[in-house]
Amino acid sequence: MSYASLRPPAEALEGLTSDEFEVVGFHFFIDREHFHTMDGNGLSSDEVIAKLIEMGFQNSSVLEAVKAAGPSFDDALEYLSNYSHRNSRGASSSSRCSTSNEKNLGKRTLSSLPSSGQLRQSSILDHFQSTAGPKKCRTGFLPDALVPVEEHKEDLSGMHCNLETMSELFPVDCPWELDIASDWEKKVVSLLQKHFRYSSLKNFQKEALAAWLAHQDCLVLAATGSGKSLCFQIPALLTGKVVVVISPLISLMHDQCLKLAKHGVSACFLGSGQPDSTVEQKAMRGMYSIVYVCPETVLRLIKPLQRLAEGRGIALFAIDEVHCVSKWGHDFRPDYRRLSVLRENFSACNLKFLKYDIPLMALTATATIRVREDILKSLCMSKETKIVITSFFRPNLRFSVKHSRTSSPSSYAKDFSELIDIYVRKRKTGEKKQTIISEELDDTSYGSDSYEIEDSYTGGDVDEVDSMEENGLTASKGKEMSVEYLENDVDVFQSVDDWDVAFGEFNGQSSWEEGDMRGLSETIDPPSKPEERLRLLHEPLEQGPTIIYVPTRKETLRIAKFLSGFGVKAAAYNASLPKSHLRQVHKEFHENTLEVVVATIAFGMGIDKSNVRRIIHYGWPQSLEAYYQEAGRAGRDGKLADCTLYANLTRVPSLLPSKRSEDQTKQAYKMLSDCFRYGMNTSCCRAKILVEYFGEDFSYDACLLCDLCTDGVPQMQNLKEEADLLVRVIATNCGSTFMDDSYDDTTCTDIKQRRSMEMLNLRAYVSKIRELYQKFVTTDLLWWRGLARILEGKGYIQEADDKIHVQIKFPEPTKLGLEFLRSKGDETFDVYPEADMLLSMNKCTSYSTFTEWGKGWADPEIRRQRLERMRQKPDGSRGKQKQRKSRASRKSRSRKSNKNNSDLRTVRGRIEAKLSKYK
Ligand SMILES: Nc1ncnc2c1ncn2[C@@H]1O[C@H](COP(=O)(O)OP(=O)(O)OP(=O)(O)O)[C@@H](O)[C@H]1O
Ligand SMILES: [Mg+2]
Repeated sequence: MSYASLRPPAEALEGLTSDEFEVVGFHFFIDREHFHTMDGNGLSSDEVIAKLIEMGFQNSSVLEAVKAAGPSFDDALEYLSNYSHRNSRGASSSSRCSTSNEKNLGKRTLSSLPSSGQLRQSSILDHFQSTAGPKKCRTGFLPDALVPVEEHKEDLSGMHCNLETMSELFPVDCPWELDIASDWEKKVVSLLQKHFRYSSLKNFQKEALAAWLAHQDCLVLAATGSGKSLCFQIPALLTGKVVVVISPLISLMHDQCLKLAKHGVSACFLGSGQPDSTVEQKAMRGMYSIVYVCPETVLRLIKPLQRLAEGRGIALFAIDEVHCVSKWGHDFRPDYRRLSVLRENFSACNLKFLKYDIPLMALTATATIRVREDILKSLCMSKETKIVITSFFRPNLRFSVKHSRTSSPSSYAKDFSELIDIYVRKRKTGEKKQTIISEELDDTSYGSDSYEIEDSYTGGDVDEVDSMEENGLTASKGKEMSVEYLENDVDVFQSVDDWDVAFGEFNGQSSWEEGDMRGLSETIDPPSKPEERLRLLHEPLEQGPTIIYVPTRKETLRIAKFLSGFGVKAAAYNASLPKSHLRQVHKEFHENTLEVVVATIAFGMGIDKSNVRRIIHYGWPQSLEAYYQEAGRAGRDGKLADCTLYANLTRVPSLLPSKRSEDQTKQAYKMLSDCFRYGMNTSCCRAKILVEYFGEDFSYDACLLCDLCTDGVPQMQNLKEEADLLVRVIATNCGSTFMDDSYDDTTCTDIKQRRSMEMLNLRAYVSKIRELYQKFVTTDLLWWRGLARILEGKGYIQEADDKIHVQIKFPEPTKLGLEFLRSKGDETFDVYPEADMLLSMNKCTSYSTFTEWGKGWADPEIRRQRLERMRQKPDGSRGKQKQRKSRASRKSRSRKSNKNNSDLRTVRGRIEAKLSKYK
């Protein structure tokens, strides 16, 4: 039995090229070779199911066939074939009956359609069907019809599917709007149930569709995982026209095409990542209902797309992840800005055959108010653009922030011990060993904070790669996977080619997630009521994979190796790794074979796997947008999931290297600064900060789940004396003019000029305070840094430098600050100490005057003053004596540091020995 016997009859294919021939009956393009290799190849039942669905069989029939005939491809096909023959007569007559009963095809009811066992009607057959009579086409709603191929053979004879005849085949003035406007919701629900097994549309999806039906442009702002894709997929199903989706990542396009194919919707993606060069021509002929393109490609295809609009018709241009348009957002992509050409080239005034402008639908989960404005402007969206906003709140996500050095095996051991326990315990029944692992990992008190990994640790890469391969996790070998192979590089989201290279060779070898098979049952409504969220507090996390996001490529490998060393099924993922490896990771992740993916941002946007239980950010993200976007991969099934940020709270984060203009650099610093403040916050619900960042009024008091909601806020402290002192020292240094009543922050330009001459950094002010006030001599810069941020937040000081700094660096007083200084009385200054202040308070460091003296030399201003003082001393000999002493003490410090290094080496040896015990 060959699959060829299930193809449409030869007459039906007359006039088609061989490529077109392939498309008929197959929603997702599969080539011949692919089929040959499948025969008797021992595919898993999931793969057999996926292949049969790709061939065009109904989900339910395929499942039944596999159940009845077993997981053999040939047997299942045989079964389906018999089934098809058994049912085709009945189906066909039922279909005919419905056609004759209804005035036109558009009125065909779902229940009257043949259901299972047959090849679904492909997109090209939709067209053929539509040519059965011009009236039928005019009333649209065709792609939903399930009509056996045989039915159409008379319609097809003599047909030549080429661009010239397209406009005749698909008259563009189809009044489908009239037909579907009346009861479109009902029709959508039946489409939803049939294709996606969802029971209803969500409110925001309805709003977006209503806007599209009214030919309006629409900006959809909805939380990650809320179901934005459906807003642009439904129009294709509803009208039979093509929907063009602009998407930034090939991996994302590819994932969506596979999903659509499984749901019986023909789709393709174009761009340099598309391995089959004929797909583009076919797409431009209208052979796919949904065409995914990257912005670069759509700009190149304007003319063919205009022809497509005239032929089959374009229902909608959807611009997914539209925040990429704005340089005020994260992931800015210059080519997204050029998408404004869509409005001009697909408007009714430029294309005479159009009655209305082809609507634009822009969608994102992470756009601040500024970014939204920029999107509307940059894309030249109409003034009547409908803005559909849902809450950005993800009530089932549990956010927390933890302090970690995040840079060495000692921190890995401390931070990932729980994760290792969870996954290893799950697999091995020997509880005893797991307990030992936890204990050993917890025993990191000796792990020096300043312990630095040396290259030699990762030197034995081949061995380590082997250990990963033993776990079946690595597709690459030897040098390719070694840490040295990679620079300590970051994945910067800039060019689509990075991603194309990484994903271009996916050939649609899909596998099904269990959730897909079970449809709705996998997804639950997230807990919106407070009492439901409170109940979650006592529930353990369900099983599911983890994604660890790290800033550098090198770190993906280090951590993946570390985890797999303990038996966790972990893999690294970054754009520079071999394609085969990335494909493997994607596949295993979706098949639930992998437990942990350690990734850069390359594994971010659009990853739609329902049961991701933990998102760990290991190191500062570059913006809250990126953070929320990546955290949004968790808990898409509506169940409880953890989003933990491990960051070094004692260090101010820096920007990762990337090509940026001056403006972009400023914006990047601003975004990083917001992210830093999110980590430092100790007093406000984390979910509230996140959603308010996107301009939403958080309607709940608190999320009830985040670390601050559950652990509580620190005790408030009255820091009046310290605040007063810091503002005073700053104001005094900045000059008497600042103390003048008439001083205005913004208008005094001469003062601003003077300011730059007098600018001292925060460190210098803290040194001054320590030098001048015995009481504060042992205080820590870390603590003052926190206070300076609080004062800045209250508007008492501001940044004097033109540059934007992540943490206020060159403070100067504001008018409000000066009023604060002048205020007398017993007013208190009650504040919650921020994370760095708490860390500093918990640290029992005593600051010797010598240390302070040494630190002071690092500050140019203090150095200048001290040298000045020394020069003024009558007897230079004491100065020389001091210099000699200081040289001696430097030597002794260097000896000490050598000793510390050797201690560290011993420590590392001990850690390695411990780790090796469990490999
Ligand atoms: N009407 C619906 N009813 C039930 N589930 C739905 C509905 N619409 C979408 N979903 C579910 O939502 C999941 C996420 O959808 P989708 O990938 O479109 O999210 P998204 O909003 O685009 O997220 P992201 O911003 O992360 O890309 C889908 O896998 C699907 O299971
Ligand atoms: Mg999406």
